[in-house]
Amino acid sequence: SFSDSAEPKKLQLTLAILKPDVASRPHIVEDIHDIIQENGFFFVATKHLHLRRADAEEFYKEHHGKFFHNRLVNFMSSGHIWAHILAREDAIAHWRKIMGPTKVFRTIHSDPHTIRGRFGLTDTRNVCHGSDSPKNALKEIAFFFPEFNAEKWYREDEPYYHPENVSFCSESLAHIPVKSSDKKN
Ligand SMILES: Nc1ccn([C@@H]2O[C@H](COP(=O)(O)OP(=O)(O)OP(=O)(O)O)[C@@H](O)[C@H]2O)c(=O)n1
Ligand SMILES: Nc1ncnc2c1ncn2[C@@H]1O[C@H](COP(=O)(O)OP(=O)(O)O)[C@@H](O)[C@H]1O
Ligand SMILES: [Mg+2]
Repeated sequence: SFSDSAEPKKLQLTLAILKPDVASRPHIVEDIHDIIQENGFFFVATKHLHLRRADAEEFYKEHHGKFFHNRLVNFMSSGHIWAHILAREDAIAHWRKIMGPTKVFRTIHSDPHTIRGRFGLTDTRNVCHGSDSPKNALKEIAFFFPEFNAEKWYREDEPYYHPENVSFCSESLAHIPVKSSDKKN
């Protein structure tokens, strides 16, 4: 049964962002959302938002002092973005793998079929973000989705996320699991 909470946890959560360079191009956003689904990710939650400059500073504070920091936070607060909580086995590594390496001017040669290789503009305007560790994933999810309770999600929702047991809501861009209590016998 899907509701057997004694099952080992299979899904990992990660925070994905579609940055302002692609968020302003709806057909590319659609392509990337399709790539995400084709790669077996579930959309757990989605937001379309515009970061204030101070929020972008906070989000990228680990890069404070680097030569690209100023252009990075200017860019990240220059327009709307998409933030997604994604779930999958090995979600963190797999999302970073299909994004491709950070530096677009190299990636267009080394990994041209990755998301950054296909759609990236420059090393800063490189399409997307992905958490780089489980600890940062939880931190970044909390940054964009303070109302999301990961512990509760693992307890109450994760066991229901099976391909045959979710429906995709294109309005909210989220996979909705069907719980047995919702099912009519
Ligand atoms: N001190 C610097 C400045 C720049 N670069 C590199 O130089 C390249 C081009 O930088 P730049 O021309 O500033 O990029 P832009 O075309 O302005 O695009 P963006 O601001 O989106 O990065 C990038 O690979 C960047 O990583 C670098 O290695 N060291
Ligand atoms: N050398 C660089 N030149 C310009 N922008 C950069 C450079 N390195 C990183 N950035 C920007 O800063 C973001 C954060 O950098 P980093 O965390 O190192 O990469 P990633 O996004 O792949 O985890 C990158 O996605 C990119 O937008
Ligand atoms: Mg990073």
